[in-house]
Amino acid sequence: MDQSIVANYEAAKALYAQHGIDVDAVLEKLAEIKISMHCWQGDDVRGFLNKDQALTGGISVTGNYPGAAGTPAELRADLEKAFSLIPGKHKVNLHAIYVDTDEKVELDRIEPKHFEKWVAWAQEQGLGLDFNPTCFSHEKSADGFTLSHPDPAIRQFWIDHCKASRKIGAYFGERLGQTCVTNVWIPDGFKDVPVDRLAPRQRLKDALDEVFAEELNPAHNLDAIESKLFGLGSEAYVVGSHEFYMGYGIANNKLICLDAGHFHPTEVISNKLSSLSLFADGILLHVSRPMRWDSDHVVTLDDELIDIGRELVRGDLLGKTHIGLDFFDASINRVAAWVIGTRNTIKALLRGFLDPVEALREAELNFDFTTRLALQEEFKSYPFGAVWDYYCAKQGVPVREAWLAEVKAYEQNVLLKRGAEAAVAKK
Ligand SMILES: C[C@H](O)[C@H](O)[C@@H](O)C(=O)CO
Ligand SMILES: [Mn+2]
Repeated sequence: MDQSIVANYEAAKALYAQHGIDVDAVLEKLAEIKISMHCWQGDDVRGFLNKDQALTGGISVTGNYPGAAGTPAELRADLEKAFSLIPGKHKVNLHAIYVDTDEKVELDRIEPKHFEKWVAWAQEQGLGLDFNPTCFSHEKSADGFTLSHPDPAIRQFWIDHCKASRKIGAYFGERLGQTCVTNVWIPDGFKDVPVDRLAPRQRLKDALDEVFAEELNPAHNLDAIESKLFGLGSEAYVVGSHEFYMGYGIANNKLICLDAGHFHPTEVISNKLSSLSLFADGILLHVSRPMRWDSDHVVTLDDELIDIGRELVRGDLLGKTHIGLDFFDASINRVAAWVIGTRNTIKALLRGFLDPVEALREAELNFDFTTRLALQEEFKSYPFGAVWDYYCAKQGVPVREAWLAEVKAYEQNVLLKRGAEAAVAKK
């Protein structure tokens, strides 16, 4: 390891030690935390089931940066590249549309065998897998309704899809020896003010009861449910609102998923974690960055991300919180998007661990808000970067922006050739 990295680390360690922070122990804890990196950043949420199907469900990807993955093998190669630049061992979050099979299979009939190649790859890479039913980008979701659709036949199709998805999740968990989180998000909602707000929610509740009726081994699969305030085309009303899923999740022991972009613009999920932790069995995060709306920008190390890290560490919530990412930006290199967002999420956790929490708590309990503010502000210029650099070097990944050159080389050697190869094949 570069001696200047070690020297800077030792100096930083001594400073933090003055506040009782054991930085070596912090780095050991940090290495245990898994981030679930979402596969859908790699191909603009297209998947491989119906590749020509437009993205629907009130979410949108903008940009036309070249090099999107077009096959499962390409997507896995891109994920591998990204993981080689991110410290730690993590998970991949798959959506049902990312089946890897030559069989023409419908969503309500998917089985573990359609994901076998993903499992073999995850095993080889030492990664865990998470899963999501895909209740959008499909002709049966064209009305904007799935599990709460008024037509029982359409509803049943989506119920069967979600049931099949849970079984795949349980299979992932069993095969990989790491619990899979299967997260249900549905787009159902109305563009304009509805007459009946209750009936769709009653239908959704009944449908979820059917989806979750079968008990699965919680060591293999945990169910999560994700609310949303509004989507494109569901501005007036979303069936699966926050209150709906808070109620459902607490009553039925499901993980409640908080997506950073699914609330009112001034509402932050960092302020929800402590409350939720007192009542919910577990929490799933979709770390995202809303810009004026649920725009799913790549997460930066902004105040909210740092606060999320702090809350997880200070509240000792890492044991019951599963950290997933959810952003999709097609205007920049997609591998870089993963690397930036995932490294930032880990940095935020590290920042949380490096706060002088005991001293801050004591100041607060003594109503000494002067000390609280002074310490918080001074710690902003503590040498967190030296600790981060050492962590990256120790984990065998590039230090600072050195990863960017690797992504640029991968872009030249792999990503930019994809379009050209396809064009040659067409001729
Ligand atoms: C593709 C994801 O499932 C999707 O982004 C969902 O989690 C969501 O956040 C929709 O806004
Ligand atoms: Mn989400």
